[in-house]
Amino acid sequence: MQVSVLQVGYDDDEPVAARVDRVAQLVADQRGADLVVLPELWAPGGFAYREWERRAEPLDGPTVRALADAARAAGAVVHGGSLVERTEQPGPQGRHLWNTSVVLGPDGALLASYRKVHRFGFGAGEPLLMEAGEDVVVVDLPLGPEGEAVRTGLATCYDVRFPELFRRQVDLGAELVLLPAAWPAARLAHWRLLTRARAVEDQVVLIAVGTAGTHARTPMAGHSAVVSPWGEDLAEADADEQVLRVEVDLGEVARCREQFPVLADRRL
Ligand SMILES: NC(=O)CCC(=O)C(=O)O
Repeated sequence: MQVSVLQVGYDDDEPVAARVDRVAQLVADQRGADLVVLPELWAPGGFAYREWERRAEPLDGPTVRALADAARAAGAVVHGGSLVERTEQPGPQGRHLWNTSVVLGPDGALLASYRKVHRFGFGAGEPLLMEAGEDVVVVDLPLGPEGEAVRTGLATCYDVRFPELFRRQVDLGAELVLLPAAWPAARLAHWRLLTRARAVEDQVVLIAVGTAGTHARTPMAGHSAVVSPWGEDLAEADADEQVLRVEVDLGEVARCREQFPVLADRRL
């Protein structure tokens, strides 16, 4: 499987509509990739809390429409990262906003969405403004050598600190996990450690995609990575905007689980 990791960089000066056009073109340029993965909240701004209400949109809004066109142009499955989703109906806490990631097929159809379960912000940001997702999402994506289904878990950024979510995905059959993020440079050491730990303990291929640049006075870590089930880096970005093209052998998941059957030793 050929994967394009798009580590998007942005600052406060770039208008959102211009960023959506720019990133959609970057996605469309990824012909030859089977899977393209974008970061968390790359259009509204991962830490731009004050702008989220104004920049929220439904799942059939302009950002997802632009990504659907780009998926068709690239002929690839596109994990569009996440957006601030606005719903008509409020959630249990009476709010209308969610941190929702979307996956589109090569024909532009919406294959899956995932609402971030663990909200980041310690009382501010996400917990104050957004609802929490309730569902663990594992979806079949046509990413095998002949387009066969690959069980793929979806998680977002802060979720990486909660290993039970990923273990539940493994119980639901996940072999590949996609983790868009907007991770600050201040905690780069945590990012590197936790992403490798999740790949090793769950024996999955983990594709972790962060952002670059500085927005809302928060420098971003970058360092997107594709990690094998053995915990090896198949690729790692630096701190700047970057596109990584990586060949991933998903057969390594079954080989790893057979050669080192640690998951079979669990005591429940
Ligand atoms: N956007 C996020 O979820 C940030 C998470 C983070 O900064 C951390 O876990 O540390």
